[in-house]
Amino acid sequence: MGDEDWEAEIITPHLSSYVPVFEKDRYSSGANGDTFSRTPVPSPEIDDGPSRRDHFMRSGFASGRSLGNRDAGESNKRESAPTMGGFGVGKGFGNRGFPNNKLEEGDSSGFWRESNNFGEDTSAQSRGFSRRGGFQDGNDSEASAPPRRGGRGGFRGCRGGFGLGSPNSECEQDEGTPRTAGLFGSRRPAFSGPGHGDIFQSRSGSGRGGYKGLNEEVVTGSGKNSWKSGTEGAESDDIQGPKVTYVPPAPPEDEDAIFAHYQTGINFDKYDSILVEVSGHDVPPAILTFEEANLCQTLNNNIAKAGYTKLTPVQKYSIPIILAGRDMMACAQTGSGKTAAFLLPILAHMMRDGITASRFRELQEPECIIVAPTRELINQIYLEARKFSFGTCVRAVVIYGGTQFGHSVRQIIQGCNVLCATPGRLMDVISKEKIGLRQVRYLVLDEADRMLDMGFGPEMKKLISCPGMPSKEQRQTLMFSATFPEEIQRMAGEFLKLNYLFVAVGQVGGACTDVQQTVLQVGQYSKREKLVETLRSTGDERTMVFVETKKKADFIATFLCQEKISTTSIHGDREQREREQALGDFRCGKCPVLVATSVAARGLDIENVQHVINFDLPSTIAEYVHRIGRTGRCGNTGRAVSFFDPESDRPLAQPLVKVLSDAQQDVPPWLEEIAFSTYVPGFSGSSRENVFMSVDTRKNFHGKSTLGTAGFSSPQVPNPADDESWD
Ligand SMILES: Nc1ncnc2c1ncn2[C@@H]1O[C@H](COP(=O)(O)OP(=O)(O)OP(=O)(O)O)[C@@H](O)[C@H]1O
Repeated sequence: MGDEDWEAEIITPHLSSYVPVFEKDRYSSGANGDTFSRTPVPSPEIDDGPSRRDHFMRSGFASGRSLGNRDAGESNKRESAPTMGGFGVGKGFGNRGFPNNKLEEGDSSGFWRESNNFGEDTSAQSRGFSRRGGFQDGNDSEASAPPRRGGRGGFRGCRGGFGLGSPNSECEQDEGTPRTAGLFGSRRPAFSGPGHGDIFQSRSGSGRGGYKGLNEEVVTGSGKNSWKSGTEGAESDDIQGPKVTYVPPAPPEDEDAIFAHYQTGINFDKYDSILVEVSGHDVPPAILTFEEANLCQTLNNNIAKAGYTKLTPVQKYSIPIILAGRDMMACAQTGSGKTAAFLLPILAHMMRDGITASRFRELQEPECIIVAPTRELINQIYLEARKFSFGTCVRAVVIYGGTQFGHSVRQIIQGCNVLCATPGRLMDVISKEKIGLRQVRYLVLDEADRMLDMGFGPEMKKLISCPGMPSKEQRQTLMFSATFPEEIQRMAGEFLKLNYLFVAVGQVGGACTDVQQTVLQVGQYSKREKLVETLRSTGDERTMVFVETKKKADFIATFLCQEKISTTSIHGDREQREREQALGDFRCGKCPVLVATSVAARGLDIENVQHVINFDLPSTIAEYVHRIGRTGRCGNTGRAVSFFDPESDRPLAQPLVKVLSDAQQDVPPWLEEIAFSTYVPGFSGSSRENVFMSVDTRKNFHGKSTLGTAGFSSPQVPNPADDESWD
């Protein structure tokens, strides 16, 4: 089937009746001890073959067997089917078969409404039966509950087939309001034809309300109570909808695992020459060494065990600012150590203030709340918090969507000083009175621009107006990201004290200069061929391939497996267990290629990712910066290759040229030409996405800044009375 046929397949609706079935996979060990093949297996006769790759290949796709028209009942008799890395998570194979060894993508367009790329829907419970087949997790204590709201019955893989014709079907997006492209809008239509697979419909009259932002954590609301409503219903008991039963495995407890880290790269020392600008008044001087931070011995030990010997620029500036009790917004390039920049001073404060050890209690009152937009990222932050608080009485806890609510509660009630949470789950535990906010002294928004955009912004506003939440004067609010569009900076003021400091490390919104960026002009029908060619030329390098939609992620992952490239996928339609398995397989190198939607664009810190491929370019330049930042981290070098399709990517040409040239990368003449032809006077990113503000937005008015390199703190700028109006 040629590319054009493939596209035709995408836009042609098919009724799905094929249900993939699964078999135990002796190669992979599941998180909960149960092991499953991550591929749909057409029949028990197909052998596993000698290698994992072969296994992938033989599992249905390379076998030459038609998988179509499989009886759903057969699937039902089989074992649970929780994982299927890289393949269509049950949404594309219905009623089709795979003649000629070729995969056809059948997304059942028109039935299952795929979100656009900026609308990753990850709320498992919000999807009803479309996501949750008739299996039970090994740890599923609740799975036998009767189906609710459309039921959990049915079968994995039937996503496409259900929901037809019913506007209230669970197969429709379970959201009260249309998703948006976040603050910035999108160059792609919010509602588009099925060819892009990014249409969605809001449920009208479902009463759950909610919204969906860029790429994570659907938040739904029951509308019962203005501050509670945001997520109630997402995973609470009092709402309709299938329960999420996944209990993530506990992370390893041994010290070696806790402190495992990768090496800083050859460019780590070059960080010292990056220009840093701090704006605001009374800027505490930067520190040059960990010793200057005067942290307690246990923290210093943990820093040493983590392999940190030298501060990164954002740490040099942020640590003293946070230790001085100031609010701040910090913008520093991807992979430059922002997580430790906020964790270390917060933990130091907690230790200094003599925090009381957590005790078992039904209602916990953490001193610190950290929120991040994706489940995998918040988990990563939690692991960092656990590492740095090792051997102290500070207890960090992580809770996130897609996991059993009871599990989150069990984690919390054992004690909680630092709560790491995704917004939906956080609001849920607050509304269930498992978390009280009275003791909150530190509120951290990681990926803050994302946390404040139209996707999560309303939820964050609810959080700060929850009963008990100390006012901004009484708490310390910290925001971190590699991108800070101007409009978001303005909005952030609501959360921060007036005298907050803005730390800009290098170019705000700029790409990491350790990533070698290449942009290739590739039309959509040539992309797959180019992808295979690129991957073959890079051998076994760990590569993240970003695509625009969830269904395309599955499709491309399957396609690559067909091409004998061991691949898995991560996106918001996958069960949380599958997502974690996919990430684990990628991290350990079992699957060196990870196809992902924007859900994996931010924050993920994975060792040895040498290569990022933008199979589809994102709709915003900020997203581009975050995506390519999955490589070239912590002084290591990396490469990013982007397929620019002039048909659809023109609006990105101008900001792309700017990002490339700011990072001293070659700008292809054809790209410059396109950028020139789409020239917008006064451009600085896009009219609504000015990620290139080189300074604190307040500075345009009255702010003062302190400029220095990461190696030296410049003298403080005096605080003239006539410049006081902003603080
Ligand atoms: N001072 C340091 N010395 C050595 N390694 C460090 C130091 N600070 C951070 N790291 C390591 O660098 C890596 C990247 O850090 P981190 O994930 O905090 O980056 P980030 O700036 O938050 O990136 P992103 O913008 O993508 O979220 C991590 O593996 C972290 O452990």
